Amino acid sequence: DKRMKDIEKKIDEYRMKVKDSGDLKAESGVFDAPTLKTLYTLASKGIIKAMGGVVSTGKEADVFHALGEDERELAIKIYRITTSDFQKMQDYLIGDPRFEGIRGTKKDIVFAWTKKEHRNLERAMEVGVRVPRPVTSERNILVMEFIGKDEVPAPRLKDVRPEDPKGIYSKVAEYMRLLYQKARLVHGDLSEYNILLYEGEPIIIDMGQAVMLDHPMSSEFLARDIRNIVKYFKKMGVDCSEERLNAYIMKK
Ligand SMILES: N#C/C(=C\c1ccncc1)C(=O)NCc1ccccc1
Repeated sequence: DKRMKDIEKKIDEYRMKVKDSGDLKAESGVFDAPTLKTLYTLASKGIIKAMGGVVSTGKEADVFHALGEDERELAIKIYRITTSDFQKMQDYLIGDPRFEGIRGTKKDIVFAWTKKEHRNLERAMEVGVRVPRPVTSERNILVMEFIGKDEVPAPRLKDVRPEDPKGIYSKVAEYMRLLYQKARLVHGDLSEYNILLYEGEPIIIDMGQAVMLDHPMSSEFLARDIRNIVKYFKKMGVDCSEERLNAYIMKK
């Protein structure tokens, strides 16, 4: 619809405004020297006992399985320092009062971004939103609880058909409301791609781009999150609408 098109356009403009000119090279692998050094630091602190295989890969980061203290399963998210779309990151950080004044090299931006995802996960947890529990973050590496079993990650909503879509929808709607009302955060990239389904429960992941309500684009990001969620759950046969979800999230 018209309104959404305007919002999408505005977000793209906002992104294009500072986007790198060159296309991102799909360089493979994140294990450059600084990253290996950081992994070594985490291992020597006993946080990571053994690294496992790749859980998922993206433009900005790769997620690996690992074993931590007491053989606990961990997810290790490693942000690429070279190919990360740091202009987009910088763009999101600029609007965030928590990271005012962050400038400088790609490294600084990626490190601030990693710290931001860690903080956002903590804030989400504090207000009762189910996310992977963050363990620590060091430079471009975020260590968190692994959602899955025996190295097999929980599936993303886009890959499975929930048995109880209505129940999952109401849980996701409640989490969006808690993020907005209590954590003063908008996820900013919420969709069936960033919700895991584990033991019948939805788990929100990828909070790196989440913005505070006073970010200049927070209402556009919220509208897009709402659009994505309603679109998916309508397909699952849930009776929902953007207006009702918006009212539920914003209602005091
Ligand atoms: N966090 C996280 C993720 C999975 C996960 C699984 C099990 N336990 C915790 C997290 C994940 O795939 N995120 C998607 C993604 C985004 C950007 C780059 C790579 C991957």
